[in-house]
Amino acid sequence: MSQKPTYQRVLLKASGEALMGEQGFGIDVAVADRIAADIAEAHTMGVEVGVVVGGGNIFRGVAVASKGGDRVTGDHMGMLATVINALALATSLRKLGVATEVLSAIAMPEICQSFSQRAALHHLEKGRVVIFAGGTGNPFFTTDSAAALRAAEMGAQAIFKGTQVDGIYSDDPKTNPQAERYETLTHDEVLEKGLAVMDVAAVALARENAIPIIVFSIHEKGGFTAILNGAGRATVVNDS
Ligand SMILES: Nc1ncnc2c1ncn2[C@@H]1O[C@H](COP(=O)(O)OP(=O)(O)O)[C@@H](O)[C@H]1O
Ligand SMILES: O=c1ccn([C@@H]2O[C@H](COP(=O)(O)OP(=O)(O)O)[C@@H](O)[C@H]2O)c(=O)[nH]1
Repeated sequence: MSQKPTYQRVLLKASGEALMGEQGFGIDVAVADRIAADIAEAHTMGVEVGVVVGGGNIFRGVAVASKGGDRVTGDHMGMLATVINALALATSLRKLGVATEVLSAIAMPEICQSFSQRAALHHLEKGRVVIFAGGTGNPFFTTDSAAALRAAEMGAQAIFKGTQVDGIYSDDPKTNPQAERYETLTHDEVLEKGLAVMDVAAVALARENAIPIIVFSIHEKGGFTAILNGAGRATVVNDS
């Protein structure tokens, strides 16, 4: 695999739900180890990788709101869930010998460093994988928006959205088996067609900063590196 990767610096969004594997809740360590192995392979290829992890396997703020609770508190719980996932993924990466730093949008100095753009760039330049925890640090946002935000801050050449499905479809493929898969789309097309694979704020921020979004299945072993090598199965959202 001596081929030069397509991108030198990327942001991987790893779905929280993916981390729970078949369990229905929490973290399946074997799944975290597998995702970490894919990140380690990209790292070995010389690609600088920042990772945003979701929290949906543990908590979503809307779940509190839907039961009459306070949305902001629910979102705080969701953001803390992403920190738990970030620590799990960092543990899996360190087991593989990959230097990894967790940077949190919410200060918790006893546990990990706080996020700053300078710290993130420093760790990337030192050859470390950086895991961005705590989402954006604000309620009413999602980790998809955090992914677009951190990608812009770290000067990432692409956002890799590793999710439950292998690309963007004309409709949700989980509920509509007739949905057709796209190979490529523009950011505007994703927004105009209301394709709900990623939230509107995240797509708009990526569009504004001319960052391509690559949607692929996080369950496909080696899928991430295959795309980095110019192959693999994904939908590419790009304007040029
Ligand atoms: N047009 C679409 N194309 C692909 N997936 C879609 C589409 N509309 C809705 N989805 C759903 O969006 C999900 C990914 O979004 P989300 O729930 O935010 O996942 P994640 O936890 O990966 O962030 C997919 O698992 C898929 O079921
Ligand atoms: O910037 C952020 C990111 C996340 N969250 C909360 O954290 C939860 C988990 O994140 P997300 O749903 O994006 O995780 P994923 O779908 O990727 O598992 C969300 O539901 C929100 O409640 C938030 O309030 N602000």
